[in-house]
Amino acid sequence: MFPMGYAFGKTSDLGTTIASLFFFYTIFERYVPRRLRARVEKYTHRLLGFLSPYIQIVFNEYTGERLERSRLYSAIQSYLSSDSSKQAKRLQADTLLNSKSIVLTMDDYEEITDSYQGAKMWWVVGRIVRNDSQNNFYHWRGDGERRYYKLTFHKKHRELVTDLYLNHVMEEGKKIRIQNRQRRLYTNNRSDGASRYREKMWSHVSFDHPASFRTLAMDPEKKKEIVDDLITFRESKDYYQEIGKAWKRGYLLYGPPGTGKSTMIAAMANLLEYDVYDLELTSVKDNIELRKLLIEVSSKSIIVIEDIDCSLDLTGQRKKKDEDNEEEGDQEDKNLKIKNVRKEVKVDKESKVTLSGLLNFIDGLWSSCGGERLIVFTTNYVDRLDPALIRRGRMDKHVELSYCTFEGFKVLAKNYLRLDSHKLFETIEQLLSETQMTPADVAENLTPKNASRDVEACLENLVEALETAKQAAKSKAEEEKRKRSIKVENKQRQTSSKDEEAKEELVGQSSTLKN
Ligand SMILES: Nc1ncnc2c1ncn2[C@@H]1O[C@H](COP(=O)(O)OP(=O)(O)OP(=O)(O)O)[C@@H](O)[C@H]1O
Ligand SMILES: [Mg+2]
Repeated sequence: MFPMGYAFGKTSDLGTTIASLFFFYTIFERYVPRRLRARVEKYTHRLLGFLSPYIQIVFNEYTGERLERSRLYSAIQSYLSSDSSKQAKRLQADTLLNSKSIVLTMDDYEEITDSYQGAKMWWVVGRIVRNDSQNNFYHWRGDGERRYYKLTFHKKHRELVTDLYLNHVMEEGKKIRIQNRQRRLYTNNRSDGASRYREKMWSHVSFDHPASFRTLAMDPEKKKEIVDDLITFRESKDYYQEIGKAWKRGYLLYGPPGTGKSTMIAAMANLLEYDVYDLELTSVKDNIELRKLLIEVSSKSIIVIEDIDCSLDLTGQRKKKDEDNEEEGDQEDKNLKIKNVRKEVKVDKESKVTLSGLLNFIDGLWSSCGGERLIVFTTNYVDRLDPALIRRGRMDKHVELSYCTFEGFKVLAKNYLRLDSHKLFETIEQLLSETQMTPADVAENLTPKNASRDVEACLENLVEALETAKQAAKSKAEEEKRKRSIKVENKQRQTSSKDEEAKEELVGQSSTLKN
């Protein structure tokens, strides 16, 4: 056989020796059983270890007494994934736990190189085969194998590796993992009072809301300011550390229903690549439970409390306002009040979360466990909130989302109809300046109602809806004016009749005195 002959020393030519080694290696890899292969490898490495100036570190996939998957191993896997796909010849394709995309990792015994501050590192992934059928863990995994990464580097780089390189791998790996992970939308479970063992505080689903700041209809300058603020926050780990403040930021989004508050939260989560924790305060039993929920929130997340004015009993302040509104008889307010009252009943009966409990939740000591969090409140009525709750430092940024402007309309026209300009735009601009319509209503009117997606028909729809809204607002204003003048007239009549009565009484008293 050709290579065997060369290998047994018939010639000392270097090329043929390499060919022979390659041949043996192929035989070794293909025909030697895995277990034996691993053993040979082990002893060869041990022998070489005595002679070599290189240091090796092994990172096992499962660690600790409970054999949990090592975070460091996962971080290395993510860190090496991009180099693996470029350098390794044998790769494994997989979707890692909670990952939204395919991750390529190097196959067993593949080697790739990395360089850090001029130092060269070698990474190999290996596998230990166990025939431990008694061991429940391996039995459960069903493969009886444990993987590990082995890092090799020259001993002169020992300090560089232990002090800097490993941290760098961990940080970068985490970043890549976060970029690739499937983000989640959490909601808190209703407490049934009993604290069951391993009761889950939060349930989750995958978060893939398509909202983005690009498609959000609002004033472009305001939009840019918010995007800049969010990005600055995300990049400011060191800054928060320096000034000694917990790495979190509060946002208060307020405005009428349908102006994009919830949509903006989804856009924020997509921009920052954070998870969303939608906290339903009415399902939280008391302040202690609120604290427990907070502890379970991971970093890189947005904690949302929607309709904060309805979720918490802010005592007399709101009740007084409700009474005021009753007098005004505003239909929109009445609708909102129904929403509030429904929640209030629940809160009064079930939840004992107090304002001070919520304030502690936002910026008490507990809130500093785990950084990089946004807390977002939404409300339709900003003036109903206790000033303590929304003061700067707690709610750092107050954002008003309001009725649709022409700038907002242009964003919606682009999103819904792929339209930058049209002859009806001028009319729409005029009408939007004369009446109030929420972006939700504008969007609904721009949505094509049939398969032909007739742009002209959609814009005409909107013009008609705006004109109807303008007319309705005019009639409402006239009706209110009429009601007010009737009220004034009634008051004047009551006063004048009281004056008459008083006059008559005076006349009566003076005539009695004369007599
Ligand atoms: N500013 C906006 N830009 C783009 N779309 C919007 C905007 N505002 C509302 N919409 C559209 O209207 C729908 C309702 O908006 P959203 O739920 O964000 O309103 P909201 O302000 O949270 O209302 P509520 O106070 O009732 O909770 C969204 O699905 C979105 O399609
Ligand atoms: Mg909403």
